[in-house]
Amino acid sequence: MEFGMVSKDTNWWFFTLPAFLGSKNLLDGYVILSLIMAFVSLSVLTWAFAVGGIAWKNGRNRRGRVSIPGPRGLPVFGSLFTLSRGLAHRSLASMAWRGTATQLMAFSLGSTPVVVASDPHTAREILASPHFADRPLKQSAKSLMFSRAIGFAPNGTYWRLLRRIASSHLFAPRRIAAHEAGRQLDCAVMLRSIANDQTLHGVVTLRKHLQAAALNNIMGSVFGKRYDPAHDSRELQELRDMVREGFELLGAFNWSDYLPWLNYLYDPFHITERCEALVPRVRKLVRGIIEEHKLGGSKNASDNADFVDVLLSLDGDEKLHEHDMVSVLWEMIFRGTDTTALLTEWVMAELVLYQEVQDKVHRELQSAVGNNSVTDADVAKLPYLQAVIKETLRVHPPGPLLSWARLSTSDVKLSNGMVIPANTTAMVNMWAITHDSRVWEDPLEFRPERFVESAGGADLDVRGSDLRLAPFGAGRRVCPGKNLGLVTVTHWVAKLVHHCKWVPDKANPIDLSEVLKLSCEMKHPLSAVALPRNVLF
Ligand code: HEM
Repeated sequence: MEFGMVSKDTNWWFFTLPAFLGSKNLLDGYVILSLIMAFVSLSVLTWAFAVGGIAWKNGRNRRGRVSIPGPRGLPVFGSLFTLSRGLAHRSLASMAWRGTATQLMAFSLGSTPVVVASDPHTAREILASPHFADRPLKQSAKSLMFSRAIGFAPNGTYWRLLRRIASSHLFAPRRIAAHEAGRQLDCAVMLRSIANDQTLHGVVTLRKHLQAAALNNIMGSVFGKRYDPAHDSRELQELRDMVREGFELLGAFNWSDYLPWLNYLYDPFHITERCEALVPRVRKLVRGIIEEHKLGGSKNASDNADFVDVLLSLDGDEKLHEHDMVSVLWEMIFRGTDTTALLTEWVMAELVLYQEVQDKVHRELQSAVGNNSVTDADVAKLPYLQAVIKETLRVHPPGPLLSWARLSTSDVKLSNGMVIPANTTAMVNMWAITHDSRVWEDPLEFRPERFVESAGGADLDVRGSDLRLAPFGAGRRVCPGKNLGLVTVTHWVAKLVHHCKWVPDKANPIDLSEVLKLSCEMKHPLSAVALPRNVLF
């Protein structure tokens, strides 16, 4: 078949001759057609010889002792159609398993060469390598100012400074502990609005309550500002709209990230325009809050200070320009709201589905705190609840793939003999690893018991040291918010189960279908009946 293509290809120049000869007798249309055919023929020829697709031409996948296998995809587009729709983590997992390319698979997204690791060993080598400490920058991330925030800033002095500031002032364990009162407050407000919903409608759609609590929680610790829907409805609505728009823009699959020429012809989601419209709104809101802090004059870096105060109190080399502060603060709101809310929704969906697991969590809570209010200190002593959170992270990792790609800054040789060339986008398919029967026994079963002491899984740390389950990534660019995220989600689940028995809503049975946006969420929001238990707030 390849021979057929080659012989067809050798004729392409014939059609372009009139253009080069400058014939006046032939129609312009014919010239254009000839050029198109020449382009198509060249692309087909290049593609036909490139394992991994067009972006892997010239033997890029064969630089090591062992070559990197992978699908060709389509000429010009590579595997863009496979990844642009549906559940990319599942499609890539099937491709890797089918093509025995679990260790590493090469493919093309238009002109971008990509590798994906679907086994823990290769994943560790990539994530831990200093040559993978950069991230590819999407057009929307750049337009939305994220190139000056932690997640997309290139590896270097500025990025290290931001990580240092964030880990000592926002994510340090003593700071997380100091903000417990705020978490308790947000949770109490959430429980009350859930109780109201239940009384009014007989069922609760949990997502909106979780999103509101997550937004207030992050606004509290980052901006020192909590919103009361009754009084601050306009600013709160504006903030919600901005976060939603930002999620859509950053999560949208933008074809011109991979086919740059398309930018001039086709922008179906109007990404550029929408980013341009959003940025001034973000600047206005965040700058307004920074000004309020400056006027308030309370610039200190104590543990219970908010992050704006901390940033304003920095001096010398650590001092950030105001536009960088806006980017950093905007990113925190952005990252902190989505992930915690959607992970809690997945946990609660599994608990409604598996009533026996929910009962076990409740019994554990009762024996630890009785009818008293649950604190962070209590939560840390609940091994079965921790196991439920780990099992949910395994079955539904919130960032299964795309939100945390890395970029190689030089050729990287792996221990299996493969070489990943410089400027390759690298992904780790955490979903494939956590659903691989060679890594996990009965991977499709939701079984928290695998993480309890008697099963030997209690010590598995999900924060990046064991790549069999690393939903927060690993290495230098591991999620800095992992402790805050885990404390918040565990606290919420404990309170939700302690206060209510959650049973299925018969009109809307639980559906665990996924939708992959910026994170992987439940396609159909969880709806359940929350039967109150008698406990203290
Ligand atoms: C359930 C909660 C969360 C999950 C599952 C999660 C997951 C992730 C993942 C997978 C990465 C990429 C890591 C890598 O490349 O190795 C990441 C990065 C990041 N996350 Fe989280 N995250 C969560 C909560 C948070 C929270 C609460 C914040 C902040 C308020 C946050 C801030 C960040 C930032 C700033 C980065 C970029 C780090 C860098 O590039 O240096 N995350 N997160």
